[in-house]
Amino acid sequence: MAIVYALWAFLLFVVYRVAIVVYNIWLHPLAKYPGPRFWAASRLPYAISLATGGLVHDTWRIHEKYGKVVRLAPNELSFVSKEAWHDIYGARGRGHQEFEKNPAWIRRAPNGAWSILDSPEDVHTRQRKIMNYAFSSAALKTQEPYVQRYTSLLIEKVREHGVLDVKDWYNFTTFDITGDLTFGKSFQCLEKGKYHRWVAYLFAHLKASCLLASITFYPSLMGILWLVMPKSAFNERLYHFKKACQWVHRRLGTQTTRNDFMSYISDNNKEMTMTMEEIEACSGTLVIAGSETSSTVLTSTTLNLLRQPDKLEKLTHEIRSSFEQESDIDGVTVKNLEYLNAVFQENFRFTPPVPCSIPRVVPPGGDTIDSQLYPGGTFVGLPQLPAYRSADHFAFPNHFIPERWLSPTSDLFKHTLSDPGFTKETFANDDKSVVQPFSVGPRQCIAQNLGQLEIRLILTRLLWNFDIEFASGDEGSSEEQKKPWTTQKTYGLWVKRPLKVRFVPVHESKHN
Ligand code: HEM
Repeated sequence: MAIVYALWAFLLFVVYRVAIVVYNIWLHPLAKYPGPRFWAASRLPYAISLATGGLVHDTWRIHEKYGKVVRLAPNELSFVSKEAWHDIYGARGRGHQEFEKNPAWIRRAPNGAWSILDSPEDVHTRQRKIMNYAFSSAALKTQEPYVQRYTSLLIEKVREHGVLDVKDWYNFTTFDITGDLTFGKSFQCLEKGKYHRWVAYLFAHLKASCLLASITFYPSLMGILWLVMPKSAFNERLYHFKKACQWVHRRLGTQTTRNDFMSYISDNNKEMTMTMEEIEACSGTLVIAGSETSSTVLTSTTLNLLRQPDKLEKLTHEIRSSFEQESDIDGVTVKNLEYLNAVFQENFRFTPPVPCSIPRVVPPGGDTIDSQLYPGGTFVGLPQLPAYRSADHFAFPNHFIPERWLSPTSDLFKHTLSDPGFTKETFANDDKSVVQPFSVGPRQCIAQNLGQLEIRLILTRLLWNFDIEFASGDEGSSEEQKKPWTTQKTYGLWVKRPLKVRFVPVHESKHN
């Protein structure tokens, strides 16, 4: 008898699942949007793609095949138009609520507080008001010496070693900078030539956090996960958070004239607009958001330039002919390097540091995106890589061509050997405003000026001091390391391959 009941239960379950699949594919309010049937039928293909590091590539492939608005899961759509940037992430004013962050992706810090990256709208507005002080133009001026100091240390280390894996050494530099600005102490990654345990944890758990997000879609599996998860994983997370709290308290308890993130936050938080728990929760976010992104830009730019030596030569020439001496390279002068700016703009387009979409939810009652109405509760987002590689937006989308960002009347608007032929008209219809590496709206990157300062100063000073090439032979970059950037997996962020580079010191005569 028990077997008969079990069979009936199984049959009912199968019928129920089939009914859901039929509903999702043909009757769901999003049924009219294009995309692969499998993905429309259930959340499973999306979850597997996310958990195996392929979501950005799959999304890109799906957009290429099905168009500007595609369905990635029963209740999820992906957009690549510039209008979608504004409608999903922007502040739309009267009559529109914020598209809140997708709950599958956010969680409170271990102390129960929200960090700025995840906080609901009202908490976010309060936190952002205080944190904005740390990223004003006045604050930026006081932060430049930190960037310069750690860049000098990087250069010293490059001279010492000659060949370096820049993937690691750019990480060491940016984590040391943000660590110092947040906690009042460097992680000493550059000095010691290795990752601090606190920093290493972040990279080790990138994959785990995507696995967690993919399992969030299946609440029943969540319970099993907590049961099988080794205790050490919980302990490590706790160690990580406790350490950040200790450092915040030590920094805030120190009398000092330093101008760092914490001094701006505490000087402007006399009425405790931000609670101490929120400051603790935001401290880790500042280091993570502020380090990995900048170092990824530097690594991908280095790779893209090494893969097209004619572009590298053009940039190196600009840098070495623009300054009398290294000390002239500062936050103001680097802004004037026309080709450098074009290289970074093209790098943001070609290999965006945040390649995937940052998922949001259409508010209750529904709202429009690109003039179309979508039901409340729909998960939506704009993935940067597919948007920037679309032939609808750019001529030669899969070529790295910094010149597209220059005025056709510029002396630098000339093609080099590695380019497909182009004329003054070729890029006239490029939809440049679709490229928003720092996102848009009230939650756009709070520190984009600091990020820009870091990448410009570090690359400019390196190319002032060194000729660079792929390391080879025993020291070297294997063919694997010379592959296009987009052959790497993504777990929210890029899982970067090592990139071994040989740095050859430049003789004085090469300047000017
Ligand atoms: C080239 C470098 C950088 C890029 C491409 C970048 C990109 C981004 C993006 C796309 C967001 C939006 C995230 C979201 O909506 O969830 C963001 C937010 C944020 N970024 Fe950056 N970022 C960079 C550098 C930095 C630096 C240097 C810092 C600080 C030291 C920083 C701190 C933050 C913070 C705190 C947020 C959250 C802002 C909020 O929610 O109000 N970023 N960044």
